[in-house]
Amino acid sequence: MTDSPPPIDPATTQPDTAEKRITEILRTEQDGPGSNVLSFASLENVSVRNGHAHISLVTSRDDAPRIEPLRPHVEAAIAKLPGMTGATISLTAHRATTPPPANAPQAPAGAGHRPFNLGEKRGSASSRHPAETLLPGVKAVVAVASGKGGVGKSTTAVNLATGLAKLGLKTGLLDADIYGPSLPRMLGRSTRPEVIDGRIIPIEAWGLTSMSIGYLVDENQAMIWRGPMVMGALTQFLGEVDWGELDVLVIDMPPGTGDAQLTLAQKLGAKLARGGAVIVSTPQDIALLDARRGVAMFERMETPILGVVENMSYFCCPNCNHRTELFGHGGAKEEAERSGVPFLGEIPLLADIRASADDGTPIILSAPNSEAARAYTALAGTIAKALKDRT
Ligand SMILES: Nc1ncnc2c1ncn2[C@@H]1O[C@H](COP(=O)(O)OP(=O)(O)OP(=O)(O)O)[C@@H](O)[C@H]1O
Repeated sequence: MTDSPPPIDPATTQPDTAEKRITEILRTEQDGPGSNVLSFASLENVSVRNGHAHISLVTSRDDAPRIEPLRPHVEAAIAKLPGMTGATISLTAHRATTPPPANAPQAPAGAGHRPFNLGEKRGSASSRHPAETLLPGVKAVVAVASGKGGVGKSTTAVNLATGLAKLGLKTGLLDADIYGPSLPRMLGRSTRPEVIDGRIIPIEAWGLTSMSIGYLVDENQAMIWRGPMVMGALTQFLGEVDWGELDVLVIDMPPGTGDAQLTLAQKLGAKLARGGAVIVSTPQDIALLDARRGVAMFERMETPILGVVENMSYFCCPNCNHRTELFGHGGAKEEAERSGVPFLGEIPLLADIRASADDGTPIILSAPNSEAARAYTALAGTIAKALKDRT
């Protein structure tokens, strides 16, 4: 056996510190060369609760027996980490890595169908899917982004995508907001995607094909994922989902302007060049400042900016029609002008927009004659025109 990894400081029960050390142990050779757990399995999840680590590994049926003898050593090594009391490793075995013998009985009809699990293939998702092979049937990508969370990016992405589909464009919607997946709720779907012949089948909803991490893991699980796991999941969504032929894939980007956003923009460079970025902001100064960062990031990546949308722009009282500008008004338009990018319009703050999202039907469909639906329809029309001009 090799030595345990170096001790960690007393703040060991912090999930990310402990998780890092646990991952190091999984990578450590246990019984001679080639005996580290992660050479036989991919890591699906690590969580630490009250000092006990729960580790989920995904492996093949062939490799599972190789992990079994290593499991007690690894669990014991993890339990020795300061602040830890024990560890449980659960293994999920999915598919044989070797082809069945020629005389093996035929698989029953439908055996190619099975539920999808993240990280089930060997090797990193990025190495399996170089950027130029991603989204082969997709003509253009529209990234809906915001400098900060909570400004209504997902609501805008869902209604924009539905609006584009209503206009007759074959449209997909990808929820890349790994830490806060809201698509299943907003589309009213919770089905687990299936894999058919190695391709992940997206979930149909409201005339769209859609994919979200929320269809696969519960929200709290994704919250503790580290950067590489997030990028691995996103790359699987771009490289292994059977999006088919799409005029446009709308991507609900993670909020902010960090590594995940940059990497996505890099990977999707060519498809984004035929679409572009829509930046969502509220009229508040702080949101506008972040929106400016968003514009700057996409400009650095040479992604075309389709424009800026002002969400929660004004509140229109449903009883007396009085218009109140709760967060100020017009800031996003000024910001767009200052940055030299188009202003795409204002979406009012309306309780019905939230209620519709919570009910799982985009308001553009549930109340097509509402002020909100008109605003989203106008937005979809502007984007459809921009896409037509680009392709
Ligand atoms: N124009 C609007 N009027 C009323 N409620 C809205 C409006 N836009 C969004 N909301 C509500 O605000 C909340 C946040 O919206 P949403 O999830 O779309 O934001 P987000 O920017 O994607 O957030 P996050 O980055 O945290 O995922 C939701 O409850 C949504 O229903």
